[in-house]
Amino acid sequence: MIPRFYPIFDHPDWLRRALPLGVKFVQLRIKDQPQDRLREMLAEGRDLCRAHGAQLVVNDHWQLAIELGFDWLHLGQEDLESADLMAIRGAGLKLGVSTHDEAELDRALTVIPDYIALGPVWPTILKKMKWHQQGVEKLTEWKRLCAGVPLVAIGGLSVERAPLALAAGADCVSVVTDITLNADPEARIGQWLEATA
Ligand SMILES: Cc1ncc(COP(=O)(O)OP(=O)(O)O)c(N)n1
Ligand SMILES: Cc1ncsc1CCOP(=O)(O)O
Ligand SMILES: [Mg+2]
Repeated sequence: MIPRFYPIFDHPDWLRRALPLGVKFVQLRIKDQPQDRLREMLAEGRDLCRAHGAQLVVNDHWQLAIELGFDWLHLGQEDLESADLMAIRGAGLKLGVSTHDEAELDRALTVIPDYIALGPVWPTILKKMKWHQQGVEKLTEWKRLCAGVPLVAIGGLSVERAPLALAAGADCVSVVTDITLNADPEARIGQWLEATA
């Protein structure tokens, strides 16, 4: 089973702030960086997480996840098109997969994922998506359809909404802007840890 709190950050500097507070499962979601810089940032994140006994999930960059000896990778449906699943599994990586509808869920289940993410549960301001909001009830349906695979709720999550998502069936709640845009991210992370303890 994965921890119930799963923040996502775009820079290892965020890990320096979050890990000492007790975050144990975290994603680096880095877009638009040259390959060399990306490698450096991921390696830095890997070392920070190791030092704190936390698990770091690499978003998208499966070749670097293999090269840098990571344990966890997250792929979306489009990422799955080009990823080499044999190489990923051969390297011992655990894999989380995004889903938005039943066809995507069926496809995700065929790769025997280590978690399934459903989103956006609530509207998100992080990125433009063709799904506006899934609604919390869909987590209950997904939990049943996931047949034992841990379910991650993502999209528009906040400290206040996290208990609703967990009560509806999510095993884990994932979040970006409720923390990164907060005036006091450290205090907000503390509230998240309390809400998901
Ligand atoms: C936990 C989690 N859930 C969903 C996503 C989104 O992945 P994807 O659909 O590939 O979109 P990008 O994040 O790559 O823009 C995620 N990263 N993490
Ligand atoms: C990456 C991603 N995938 C589905 S929703 C989402 C964004 C989550 O960000 P926020 O927690 O700020 O809504
Ligand atoms: Mg992706």
